[in-house]
Amino acid sequence: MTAAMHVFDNGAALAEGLAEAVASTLSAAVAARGKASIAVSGGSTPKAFFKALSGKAIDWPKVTVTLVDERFVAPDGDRSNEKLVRDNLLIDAAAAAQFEPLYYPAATAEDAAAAATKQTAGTGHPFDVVILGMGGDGHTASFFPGGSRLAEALDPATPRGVMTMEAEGAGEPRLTFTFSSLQDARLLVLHIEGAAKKDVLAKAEAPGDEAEMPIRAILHRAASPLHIYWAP
Ligand SMILES: O=C(O)[C@H](O)[C@@H](O)[C@H](O)[C@H](O)COP(=O)(O)O
Repeated sequence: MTAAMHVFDNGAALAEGLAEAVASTLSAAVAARGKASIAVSGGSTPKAFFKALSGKAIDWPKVTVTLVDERFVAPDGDRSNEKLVRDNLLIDAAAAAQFEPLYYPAATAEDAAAAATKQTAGTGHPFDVVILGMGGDGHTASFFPGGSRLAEALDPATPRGVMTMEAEGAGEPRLTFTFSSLQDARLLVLHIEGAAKKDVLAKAEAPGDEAEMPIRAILHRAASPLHIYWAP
């Protein structure tokens, strides 16, 4: 499926443009179904978008925010995506949103993934909004090249839910929604910035194995149209 490219002059313009599109989608979901859900990625790219979205006039108490993926670290640590979201998105008007974490203080990442799957079972199916990022190695979510359970994570037959992933480039053990959980979002977005990420995208769009660049699974076989938001 051909992706729709949304190109902006700079990161600030992209943040506002993406926040507007997401706010519109979430408000439409609340109007149609009485609730809305959004799964966001961590990393360094989304901060300005989070802050732009946090001030939007949405019926936030009816919106559930969760994460596309998480590092298996406590939510007060600097590597925590939950901390990133609490500090940059769940502020201002968006402080009234519901939040469903993926990290749970379990003995193992597997136990935390099982808890996250149970706790998020009523959210999504499909998500109203999914915001994906992409690493320089072509990973998205925690679908890393060489990942311990990559084939299972990308398998369309794998049930929706949260699973563990370990990989050389991932740092801590990861908790990630499966491909099947993310790929049919009503608004499916890939948010990347900079020339280097644009080059990575071009390589990923060329024919090649998903195992080499897992973002290819989203680019080539997501059920929903993909909206790529990019600024220099
Ligand atoms: O937990 C994470 O790190 C993210 O979910 C991950 O998938 C991220 O989107 C990419 O690594 C891009 O990260 P940057 O925005 O920092 O380049």
